[in-house]
Amino acid sequence: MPAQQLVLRQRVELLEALCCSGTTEPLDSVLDLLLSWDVLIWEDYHNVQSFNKPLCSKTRDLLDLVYNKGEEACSLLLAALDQVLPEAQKVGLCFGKDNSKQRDIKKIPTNATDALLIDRPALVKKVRDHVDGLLDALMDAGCFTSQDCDEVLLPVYTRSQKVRKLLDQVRFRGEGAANVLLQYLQHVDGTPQHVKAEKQLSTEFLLYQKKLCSSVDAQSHCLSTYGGTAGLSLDDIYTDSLLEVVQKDREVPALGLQDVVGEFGMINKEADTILVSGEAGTGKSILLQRLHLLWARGVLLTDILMLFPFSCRKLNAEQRILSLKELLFLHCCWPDRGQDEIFQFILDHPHLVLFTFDGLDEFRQRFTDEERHCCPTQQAPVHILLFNLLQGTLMKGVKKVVTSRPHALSPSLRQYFCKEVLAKGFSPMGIEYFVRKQHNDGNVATRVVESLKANAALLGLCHIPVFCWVISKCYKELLGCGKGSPQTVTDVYFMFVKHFLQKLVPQEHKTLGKGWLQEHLEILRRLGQLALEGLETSCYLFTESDFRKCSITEKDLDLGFLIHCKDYSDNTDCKHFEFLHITMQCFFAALYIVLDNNSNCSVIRNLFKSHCKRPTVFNHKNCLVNCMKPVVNDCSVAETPNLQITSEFVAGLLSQRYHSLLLQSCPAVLLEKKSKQVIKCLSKGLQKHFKSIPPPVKGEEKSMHAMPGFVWLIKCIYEMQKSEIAKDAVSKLEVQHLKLIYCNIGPVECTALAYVLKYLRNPVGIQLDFNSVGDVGLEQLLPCLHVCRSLYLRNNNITDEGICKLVAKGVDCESFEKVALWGNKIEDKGAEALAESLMNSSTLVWLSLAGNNVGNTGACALAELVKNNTTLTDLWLNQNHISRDGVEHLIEALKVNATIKEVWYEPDY
Ligand SMILES: Nc1ncnc2c1ncn2[C@@H]1O[C@H](COP(=O)(O)OP(=O)(O)OP(=O)(O)O)[C@@H](O)[C@H]1O
Repeated sequence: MPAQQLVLRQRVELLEALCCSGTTEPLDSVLDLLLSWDVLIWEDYHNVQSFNKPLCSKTRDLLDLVYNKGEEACSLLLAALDQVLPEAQKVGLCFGKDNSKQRDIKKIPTNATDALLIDRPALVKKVRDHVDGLLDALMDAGCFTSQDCDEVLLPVYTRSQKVRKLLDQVRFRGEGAANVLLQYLQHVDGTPQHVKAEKQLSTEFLLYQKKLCSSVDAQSHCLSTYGGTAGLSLDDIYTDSLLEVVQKDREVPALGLQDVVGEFGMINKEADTILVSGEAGTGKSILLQRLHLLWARGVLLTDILMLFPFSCRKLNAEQRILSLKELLFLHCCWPDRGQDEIFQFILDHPHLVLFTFDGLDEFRQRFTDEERHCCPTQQAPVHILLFNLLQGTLMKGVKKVVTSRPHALSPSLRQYFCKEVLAKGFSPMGIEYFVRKQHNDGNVATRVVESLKANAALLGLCHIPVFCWVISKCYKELLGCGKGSPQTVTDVYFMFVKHFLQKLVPQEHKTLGKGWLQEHLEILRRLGQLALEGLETSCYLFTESDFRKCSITEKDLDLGFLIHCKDYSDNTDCKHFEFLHITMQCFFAALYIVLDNNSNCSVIRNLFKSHCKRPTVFNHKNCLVNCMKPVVNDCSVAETPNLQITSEFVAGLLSQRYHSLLLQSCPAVLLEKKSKQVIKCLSKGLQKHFKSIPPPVKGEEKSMHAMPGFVWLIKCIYEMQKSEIAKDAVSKLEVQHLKLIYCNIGPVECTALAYVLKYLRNPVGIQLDFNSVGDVGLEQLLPCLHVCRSLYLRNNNITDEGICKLVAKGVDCESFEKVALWGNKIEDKGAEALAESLMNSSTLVWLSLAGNNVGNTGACALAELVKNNTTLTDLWLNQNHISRDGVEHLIEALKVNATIKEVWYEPDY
C-alpha cells in the first residue's frame, strides 16, 4: 500500500504511539530525523513545535503536514517512526516495505550549519553530556550571551529539550556559532585519533602544551593598543570584521574567522602558508590575536596541538643566529622538561602545528628564496629561518598564517601562499556593534553612533577599525564639537592628540587653553622626533636608549601615546615600547616635519616622492635626504605605505584650517612655504599620472587606469580641504573613462575621490569594480556622480540601502549611459528603485544587475522599465533569483519594446 495511504489509515494508531508516553521525546526524535532528511524545512518545524500546543495537537499537525507533502514524505515519516518507536509500540503498525533505502540517504553537508541539520539526530545524543561546556565555549567565542544560555537552561526543559534548544539557537546564530559547536565536540572527543594512534603523548608534552596554551592565552587576552586604559580584554571589544577570500581573480565572502585556516578558498595546494592581507589598521593583528585566543581556549583550530605565534616586529630585534628549535622555544614558549622529545614531536607531526607571523610587511629583510635552509637543528639568521619556513623548505607541512599589508608582497613571495584572505575592516553593522562595546553607557553609545551617522565622512573612516577605535576613544571631544566635527583623518588624529594632552590640564581648568599647542610643543616635538627617526629606520619598537636620544621623559610616557610591550622582553632585559599604532607614529612624524623649523621644503619634496617606485629614504640628520640613489636596502619598499600615511597627515596639517593654530609654534613664512611645496608636489604627482595615459586605441575611448599612487594623491588633496587644489588637480585630466579596479577603494577613498572628481569638466565613465565601496562609499560618491556617464560598481558589497540612497539623493540617474552593478547584494527593493529612476532616461543603453538577489518583484519592476524605456539595448539579469513569473513579465514587456537587443538571464534553480 502506498505510504500516504498508510499514514491516513493508521492516523489514530500513529497518534497513540507518539503520544502515549506523555513525553515529547518520540515526537521530537521523529522531527529531528525529518529535518535531517530534508522532509521538513525550518518553517514546518516551527509550525509544528509552536509554543503552548498540547502534544497531540503537535502530532496531528505533523501528520497533516507530511500527508500533504505527498508519497515520499509519508514514506520517510514511516521510516522515522520505525526508527524511533520502541518495539512494543510498533506492534500492529505497518511501516511499508520500501523505506530502508530512503533512510540511508544522507546529504553531504557543505557548511557547518548544514552539518548541524544533517547530523541533528546524532548531535542531540552527543551534546547531552556537554551542554554546560558548550555554552561556555559559545560564550567565550562571543556567539552567545548569558541571556541565550539562560534560555537554553530553562528548568522546564528536559535535558534533550535543552540540547535541541541549544542546537536551534546555534543554527540561528549562523556559521560562526555552528563551527564553535562542531569543533568543541571534536575537541571533547579527545586528541585527534591519528595522533593517538601514532604516539602516546607523554606527560612532558602535555605539560608543555598546557604552558604554551596559557602563554598564548595571556598574550592574546589583552589589547596592546589599550595599554594605558588597562583592563580591556579582546573579548570586550572584539568585533567581527569583513573577510574575503581571493579565489582565482575573484573575491568570495569568507564565512568567518574559522575559515581563515582551512580548505576554503585554497588556490595553491602545493603551499601551506595562508596570507591575511589588508591596509593599515584593518585589523589583521587583532584577527590573529583572536585566532590565538580561541585556539588557546580550545574553541577553534582544535586539530592543532601546538600554535607558535611570532611577531615580525619582534623578530627584527633578534640579532642572534638560531636553530629552529631555539626560535620556537626562545621566542614563544620554553619547555621546562623534555625539550628534545617535544621538539622531535613537532618535527614528526608538522600537520598538528601552526606558526603565525604577524606583520610580515614590517620585517626588515626583503623576502628572497635564494638561500635554502632545511635543517631544523642547524643555526641560521632569523630571516633565513623565516623565509624557509614560509616556503616550506624548512618543516614542510606545518601550516603558517602570515599577515601583511598588500604592497610588501613580491610575486616571488606570493607563489608560496596557498590562499589569501583579505581583511576589509568593519561593516556598517560592525561599526555600531564596536561602538556599543566600547561604551558601557548605552546613551553615550547611541549618541556616538548617531553623530557618526550624521557625518558620512566620519562614518566612512570608521570602516577602518583603527580609525573607529580612535574616534570612539575621544567620544567626548567628538560629541562636543558640534558642526565642526572631524572630516579628515588628520582631524581625527589631531582630536586624539588633544584628548591625551588633556590629561596634563590641571583639574580646575576643564579644557586645553587657546595656546595649547605652544604649551605642549616640546613634548610633541620629542615624540615626533622619535616617530620620525623610527620611520627612517623602519623601527616601530623603541628602547630606553632610543628615548635618551630624543630626550623622551617618564612624563611623556605617561601620556599614553607610547605603550610598553610586555611580551617583547628579550634576553637583554631591555624594555620595549611602541606607539599605540603605526598610524599614530606616522602622525607624530608628520607633526614633527610640519612644526620643525629646521626641516625645509626638500623634506616635503622627498616625502612626497615616496609613492614612486624608488621611494624616499629618510636621513633625518641630513634633513631627510632623497633617495634617488639605488635602493640597496629594500626595507624602504615596505616603508612606502607608512610614508604615504605620513604625507597625508603632512598635507592635512599644512591645510588652511590648521594655519592659525600652527602659527603659535611655527613662523608663517615657513608654513606658507611648506604648504606651497605640498601643493606643488601633489600637482606634479598627478600630472605625472596623466602623462602616463596611453593614447586611445582607434575607435575606443581614452581611458586611464589609475596606478596605486593616484588614490593616495587624491587622499592627500582631500586632507588639504581646499577646493582650488582639487579643481586644479583635475583641470588637465582629459579622459573619457577612469578605471580604478582592484584599488582597495573603501568609503574613505570614495570621500576623497568625490571631493576631487566632482570638478571634472567633462563627463566620464567611472569604473570601480572589485573594491569595497559598500553603501556608505556609494553615498560618499554622490557629489561626483553628476559628472559620471557610466558607473561600474561590480563586486562592491552594495545593498538595496545604497541603491535607495543613490536614487533618493537626487542623483541624475537619468543621464547615465551604462550602469553595472554586478555581483552585489541588491534585492527587489533596490531593483525597483533603480528601475523607477531609470524609467524615463533617454541615455541609458546598458544596465547590468547580474549576480545579485533580485527576485520576481524586482523583475516585474524592470519589466516596466523595459516597457517604457526607448534607449536601453542590453539588460543583464543573470545569476539572480528570478523565476517563471518574473520572466513572463519581462517577455511581455519585450513585446512592446523596440530597442532591446539582448537580455541575459539564467533560470533560477
Ligand atoms: N576586529 C576588531 N575588533 C575590535 N577592534 C579592532 C578589530 N580590528 C582592529 N581593531 C582596532 O584597530 C586597531 C588596529 O588594528 P590592527 O593593529 O589589528 O590593524 P592591522 O591591520 O594589523 O594594522 P597595521 O597593518 O597597521 O599593522 C586595534 O588595535 C584595535 O583597536
